[in-house]
Amino acid sequence: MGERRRIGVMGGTFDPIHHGHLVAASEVAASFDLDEVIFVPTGRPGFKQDRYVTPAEHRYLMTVIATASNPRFTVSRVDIERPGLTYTIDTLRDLAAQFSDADLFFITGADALRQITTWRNVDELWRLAHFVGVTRPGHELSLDGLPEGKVSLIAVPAMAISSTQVRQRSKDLLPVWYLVPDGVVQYIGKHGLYRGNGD
Ligand SMILES: Nc1ncnc2c1ncn2[C@@H]1O[C@H](COP(=O)(O)OP(=O)(O)OP(=O)(O)O)[C@@H](O)[C@H]1O
Ligand SMILES: O=C(O)c1ccc[n+]([C@@H]2O[C@H](COP(=O)([O-])O)[C@@H](O)[C@H]2O)c1
Repeated sequence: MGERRRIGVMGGTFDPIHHGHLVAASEVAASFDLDEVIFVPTGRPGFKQDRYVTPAEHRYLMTVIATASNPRFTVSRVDIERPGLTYTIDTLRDLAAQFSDADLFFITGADALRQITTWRNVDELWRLAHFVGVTRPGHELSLDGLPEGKVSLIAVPAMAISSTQVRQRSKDLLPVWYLVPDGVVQYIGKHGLYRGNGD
């Protein structure tokens, strides 16, 4: 039997994807010797029901555009094609079935990691993947309250970028060049995203 593949999974709303996401994925891929990183845009995130979220097809296509030039980056539609709200337990069950020859590494920023013990079926999550928490400006990265051996922490170059900031800048007609990949700037302009809806 050959060696098991090592696959990173980066889940996110990606509304829109920005260089903070891409640097985090690239750094974890290098540190953990990953063969591939799969970006998984959420369908309808159950935990962001308080705000307008751009339709999944736009978020998916921006993620494809942003990752297209990296041969190790791919994008999965599992979350956007599953009906109902998106939970990581379903993402990991689907990917574990699809990639039964691989070990999965789920990548999260420090802010998401701090919430993880509140996620649905958290005990099963630890069995399906190893978790990798990455530094994010303005958020403390800590293993407090997390089970031993299930989570690793790594420092990545600080990118003080959020999707919220990109949406707000677009709405305010400020440039978003260099915060997101060029193709994503053009996609936002072409489809008139973030001109006034939601935050
Ligand atoms: N600048 C960043 N540095 C490191 N990790 C990040 C960064 N931005 C987002 N992440 C991580 O990427 C994942 C997906 O994040 P998400 O798509 O919600 O982006 P966001 O910028 O936090 O969005 P929003 O501002 O809309 O909440 C999460 O695990 C998050 O912690
Ligand atoms: O499964 C859950 O209960 C859960 C709750 C909050 C967030 N998540 C996942 O965390 C990832 C980042 O979410 P977000 O809100 O930072 O875009 C994304 O893959 C979500 O599906 C998952």
